[in-house]
Amino acid sequence: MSDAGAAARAIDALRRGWPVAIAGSDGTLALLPIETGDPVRLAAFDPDERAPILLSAGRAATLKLANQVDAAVPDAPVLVERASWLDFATATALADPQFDLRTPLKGPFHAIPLAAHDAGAAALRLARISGMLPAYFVIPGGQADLGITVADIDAHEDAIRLTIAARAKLPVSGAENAEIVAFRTPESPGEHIALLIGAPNGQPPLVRLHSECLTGDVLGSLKCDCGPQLDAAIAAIAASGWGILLYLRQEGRGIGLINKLRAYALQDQGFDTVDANTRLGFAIDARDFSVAARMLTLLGQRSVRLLTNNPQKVAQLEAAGINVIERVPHFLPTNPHNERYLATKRDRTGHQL
Ligand SMILES: Nc1nc2c(ncn2[C@@H]2O[C@H](COP(=O)(O)OP(=O)(O)OP(=O)(O)O)[C@@H](O)[C@H]2O)c(=O)[nH]1
Ligand SMILES: [Zn+2]
Repeated sequence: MSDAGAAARAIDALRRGWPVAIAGSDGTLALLPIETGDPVRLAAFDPDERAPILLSAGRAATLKLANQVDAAVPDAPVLVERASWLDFATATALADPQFDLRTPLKGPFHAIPLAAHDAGAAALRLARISGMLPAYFVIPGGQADLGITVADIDAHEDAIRLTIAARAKLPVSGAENAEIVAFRTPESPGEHIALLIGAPNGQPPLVRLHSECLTGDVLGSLKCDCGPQLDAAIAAIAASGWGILLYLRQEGRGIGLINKLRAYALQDQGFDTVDANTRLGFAIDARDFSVAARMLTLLGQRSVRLLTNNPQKVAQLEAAGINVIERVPHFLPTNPHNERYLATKRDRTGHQL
C-alpha cells in the first residue's frame, strides 16, 4: 500500500535537514540532504565518513564527473565516491552551482556505480518536489527514522488525488463574469486554481494552462513573459465567449521558487535558462500537465482549444485523455530583458514562436 502522507512527512523532514530512507525496486538508500544538513548531522548520519554523494547526471556533467554516465538523462542518479578529504564544505560546493565559477573545486572525484537506481532517481525527484538542491549524502542499504517507498512519492504526485475544495464568483478586471474553483490534495500545500470565464456555449472552451511565476505574475518581472501572458489569456478567453484559465502551482517549471531564483543567479553569470537548470541538476522542464487534465476532467471538459506556444502542453494533455482540437498561439511582444529567454525557448525547448 502506498502512502502519500509518508511522502509529505519526508518532504518536511528533508527541509529540516533530517535523514530519510527511500526503498525502491532495486534497493534502499538512507539519505541526508546536503542543502539543509550540516557537519554535526553528517557525523551522526555517517560516523565512518564513508557515505558517497548522490547527484543528478546533469550536475555531474557540469562538474565533468560524468564521463561514465549519460548526461542526456538529467534525472539519472550519479554517486560520487567519498574520499577522506571530501568534507561537508566540499560536498556543498558539489551540490550548489552558485560558486562554480569562483571557487576551484578540489578533486579528483570519482563517479561510482549506483545499484539502487530507482531509489536514487526518486531521491532526486523528492528534492525537486521539496524545492531543494538535488544532492545528498547516501548510505546504500541504510535505514532512517523515517522510511518511505518510491510508490509513496508516486502517490503523492498522482493528480487523481485532486478534488474540488471550493468555488465562488470572482469578477476580475479582465473578465467580470468569472468563477474561481480551487483544487487540492490532502498533502500538497499549493492549491491549484481554475478561473471559469464567460458562459458555456456548447463549444469546447478556450483554455490556458498558466504555470505559477511569482516574479512575473505578482512583481511584474521583465525577465519572462508570464505576467503579460496571464493578462492576455484572460482577455482572449473573455473575448472568445467562454473558457478556462488554469493557474497551476508549478513555479519555476516545477523546480520551485528558490531553485528558480538560483537559476536566475546563474543567468546573471551568463548561462541561459536551459543550462542554468542543468547546472542545478534539474530537467529543463519538470512540469507534469496531467494535473491540468485532471482539473479539466473534474470541470467536465474533455475537449479544448489550447492557448499555448508549447507543444509539450498539447502532447501531455492529449496523453492524459484531453482532446486538444486546436492550438491557439499565445505570443506577446518582447522587451530587452526577455529577448534572450524567449529566443532560448524557441531554439532549445521547441516553443513555436
Ligand atoms: N526554471 C526556470 N523557470 C522559469 C524561468 N523563467 C520562467 N520560468 C517559469 O516558467 C514557467 C512558465 O513557462 P513558460 O516556459 O514561460 O511558458 P510555457 O508555459 O512553457 O509555454 P507557453 O504556453 O507557450 O507560454 C513558470 O512556472 C515560470 O516560473 C527560468 O529561467 N528558469
Ligand atoms: Zn515568468
